[in-house]
Amino acid sequence: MKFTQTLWEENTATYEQIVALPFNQELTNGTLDTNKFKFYVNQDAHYLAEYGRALSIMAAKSPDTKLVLDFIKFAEGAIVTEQLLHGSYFEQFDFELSGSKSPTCLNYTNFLLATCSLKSLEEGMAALLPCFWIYREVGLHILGNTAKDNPFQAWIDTYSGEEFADAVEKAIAITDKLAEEASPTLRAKMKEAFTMSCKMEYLFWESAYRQEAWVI
Ligand SMILES: Cc1ncc(C[n+]2csc(CCO)c2C)c(N)n1
Repeated sequence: MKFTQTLWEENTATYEQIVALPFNQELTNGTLDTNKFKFYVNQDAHYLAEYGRALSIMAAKSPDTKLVLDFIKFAEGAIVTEQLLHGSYFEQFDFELSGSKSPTCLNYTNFLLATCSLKSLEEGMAALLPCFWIYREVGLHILGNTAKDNPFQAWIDTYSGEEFADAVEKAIAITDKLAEEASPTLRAKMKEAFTMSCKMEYLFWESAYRQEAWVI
């Protein structure tokens, strides 16, 4: 069995809990409170900027130019493509990027930046993978169950589309290749990083639903 298949199977319970979250249920049937969606988009814009930085660190650390290019393209995707999507929401729902990161957004982005900077390339890749993989699965799940005239259709189309699926496959393939050449100890660390990011993905949606604020 492929290493990434094991990663996914060990975290399916988290994925299932993500799909079952009220945020995603209401995104699917189009009833999500627009203030909750705006909160999410705003935090996600903060998230993407840091995610792009984390990918750029991975590019700089990559041992060969092919991998450098792969990470540069991912970083471009995170910054350019995803910000286009957010830009369209700022327009559709008439709001602007504002405020600072929520506690959960800060926690997740710092985890990614610290892992990609201070740990191995393998652990960095494993930490970055749930972002791709979970979004594809959630996107496809929502597409299969969505209501007609859903106001969040652009979001659904982005993450259930073919272009995105190709990027996800590439990220999975890179992870498997790195795992093949890694020691059992390093593979165990990759699993730990993947599991942590899966949990952070859950918390990101959960915290958007309750529009998480700083208690102090
Ligand atoms: C919290 C959060 N997690 C994952 C994604 C999805 N995503 C963000 S960047 C990127 C890679 C290149 O496009 C992907 C798949 C998101 N938007 N927000």
